[in-house]
Amino acid sequence: MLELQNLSRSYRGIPAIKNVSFRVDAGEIVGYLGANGSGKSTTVKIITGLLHPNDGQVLFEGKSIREDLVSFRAALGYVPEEAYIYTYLSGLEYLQLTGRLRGMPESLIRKKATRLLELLGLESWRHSPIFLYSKGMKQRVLIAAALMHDPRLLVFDEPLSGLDVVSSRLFKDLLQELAEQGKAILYISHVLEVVEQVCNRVVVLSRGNVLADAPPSELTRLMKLTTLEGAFAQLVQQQDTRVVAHQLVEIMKVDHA
Ligand SMILES: Nc1ncnc2c1ncn2[C@@H]1O[C@H](COP(=O)(O)OP(=O)(O)OP(=O)(O)O)[C@@H](O)[C@H]1O
Repeated sequence: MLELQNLSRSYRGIPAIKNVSFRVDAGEIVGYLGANGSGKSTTVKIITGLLHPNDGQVLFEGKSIREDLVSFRAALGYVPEEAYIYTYLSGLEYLQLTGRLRGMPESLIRKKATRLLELLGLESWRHSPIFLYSKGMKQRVLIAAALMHDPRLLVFDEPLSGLDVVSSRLFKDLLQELAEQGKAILYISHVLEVVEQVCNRVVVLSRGNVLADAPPSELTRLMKLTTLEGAFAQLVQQQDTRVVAHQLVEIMKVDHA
């Protein structure tokens, strides 16, 4: 369904991603992992059409997304990492605006928006301005907004940030249900335990290069490790965090001995 072909992008001559290729098929949940600054957001901006690649292309159902960005966006549901949301609107108004921008009929907008807010536990807040919402509540509004138009492809960028235990569990179940309905899902997250539980495949990015593209269980098996977190740390050669933590505390104590 979604296919990234040899995407490269530099900022002022410095490469952010290099030859990134992978696909997300219908019914699949693909995790996109990488350390801070490895190029995940750059890739997502290219997929959502916000940024042009210097090289390569993004295909959706076999066609370049650039050929018809409007139809592609109609098939895309995107939950951004940061909630750049119109906070003076209420949750209901925000969903209504989203539905109108998607060209949905008013009666359907009202019905879907009300029900989605109810199911996400925001019913009693639906008329309150979003600036009164907590981080997790804003996140739930963004998730509802991404579902309004029944997209075929969903891109979730760190969707668990701010969600409490119950909402996180609901979200994991939602991902599975969406995949069962044949949606293609790209899931960007640093929460590797969840990625390991929900993703069919993970693509690991390091300094702009794809290092691995495999099911989590295969990665851990091949690397003779028990968790995805261990495999990830070894793949991207992360520093020994215990040593660094010790050094941080040592430097903190200087002059206070
Ligand atoms: N607008 C920009 N101008 C210059 N450099 C940029 C810009 N955006 C990103 N970069 C650089 O490109 C590289 C990849 O950044 P990107 O934001 O894609 O990484 P990321 O994997 O999403 O990181 P994080 O996990 O911290 O969100 C980094 O070195 C970053 O400094």
